[in-house]
Amino acid sequence: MCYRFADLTTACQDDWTAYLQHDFVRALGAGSLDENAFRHYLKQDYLFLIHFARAYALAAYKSRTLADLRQAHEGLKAIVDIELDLHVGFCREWGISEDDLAQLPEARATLAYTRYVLDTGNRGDLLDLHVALAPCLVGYGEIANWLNAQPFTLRGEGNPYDAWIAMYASDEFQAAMNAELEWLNARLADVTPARFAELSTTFRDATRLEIDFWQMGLDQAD
Ligand SMILES: Cc1ncc(CN)c(N)n1
Repeated sequence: MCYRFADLTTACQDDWTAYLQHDFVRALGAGSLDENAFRHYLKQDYLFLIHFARAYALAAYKSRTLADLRQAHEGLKAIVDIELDLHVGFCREWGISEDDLAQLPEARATLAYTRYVLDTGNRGDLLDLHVALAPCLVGYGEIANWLNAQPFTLRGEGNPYDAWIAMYASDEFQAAMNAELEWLNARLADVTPARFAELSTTFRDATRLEIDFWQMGLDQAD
């Protein structure tokens, strides 16, 4: 059996769909999301992105080949140079200063997801780590594409969240997503069914933690 990334999403289809099409995502697309929920999400996502940059640094540390090192470097660059830069700018526009960001308390959903990924990477190998990271990079790219295809999505100035959708639909982010998909497809092609079952569990867990992250934003939970 020659596995591919799509087999990971198929193995947890209900969770994957619940993540991509969460109420938070739908409200972002329609421009109807509660602004305080978005602010809460932005703050926690700042903390999330810092830990995810650390996870890509861990992927670099665990890389044994130049190709793997380059892939980890691409992921780190996508987070630090694209997302975090834009994110700090979004936060400023939404009234959250860099000083505020530096003093944020971490919500339980942020703590659970980020530490799960770091722990998976620490105890497993490079493929375990990339599979735990995949719902993040691939999921947000797919969410932007899904939103762009929905009739309820409002693009342009009428939607206060348009810049957020544009970031994940951007050529740069989509290129990072496609590079990750290519890397995963190449590595998944020769895993055994038993190994695939292990990786599917990791992917499903990380996807569920993404669902919890959206819900944390919607509920403004700490
Ligand atoms: C929680 C979460 N997941 C994914 C992404 C996209 N890197 C993000 N910014 N935040």
